[in-house]
Amino acid sequence: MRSPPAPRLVRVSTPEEFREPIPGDTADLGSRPPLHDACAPLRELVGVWRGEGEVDYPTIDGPFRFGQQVTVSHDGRPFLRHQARAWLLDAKGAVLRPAAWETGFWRPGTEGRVELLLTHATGLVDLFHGSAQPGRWELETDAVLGTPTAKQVEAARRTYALSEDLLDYAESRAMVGQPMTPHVSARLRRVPSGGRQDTP
Ligand code: HEM
Repeated sequence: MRSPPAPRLVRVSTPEEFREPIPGDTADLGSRPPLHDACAPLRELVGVWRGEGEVDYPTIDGPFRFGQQVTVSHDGRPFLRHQARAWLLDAKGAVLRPAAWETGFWRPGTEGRVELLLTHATGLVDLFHGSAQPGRWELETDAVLGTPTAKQVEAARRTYALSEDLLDYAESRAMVGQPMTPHVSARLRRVPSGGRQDTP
């Protein structure tokens, strides 16, 4: 049997060569490329959002305050990229430590449906589907998968509601033996001029 051809190695040494040879994504609707028409039901989510929320659950010693930044960007194709990092705050608002980190994609569906795939640093993957109405997105999980070391999570519901430049969201989860119960809620504010992300 013939062996596959050896991969051609690309030499990368200067900062210019480290750049990916394709345009990066942008969280700024004013910059190019234009948003794909299929993303119209998700258009208002594109941007950088920063704010504060509260986390609690029957099994934890909460409630706790947290801060969060969410970036929703696109590269002109019919999906959005979603990245969110959170940090715990003390009662006075000082940063205590990093908290939840999730990354994924929003995908427009048909007839006002949307899909959201999220990977969590804690070994969990959510497959959400739901509805998109102007300024409101309601999602629930079709499936939650976990690695062998992840905590047990059965299902989740997440709602985003936009009012002017404020994005409120709330999430409930059925996990660690509890029924569907609120876990986090937050109010995020649009950060002006989101701009281009990782790559040029
Ligand atoms: C802004 C988002 C979130 C914040 C700030 C947050 C914060 C917390 C905190 C502070 C705890 C208590 C334990 C600890 O200190 O780590 C906790 C527990 C937990 N969270 Fe979250 N969380 C967030 C989102 C999520 C998401 C998206 C999931 C699932 C994908 C999740 C699943 C869990 C689980 C399974 C526990 C453990 C409960 C237990 O064992 O009693 N959390 N979370």
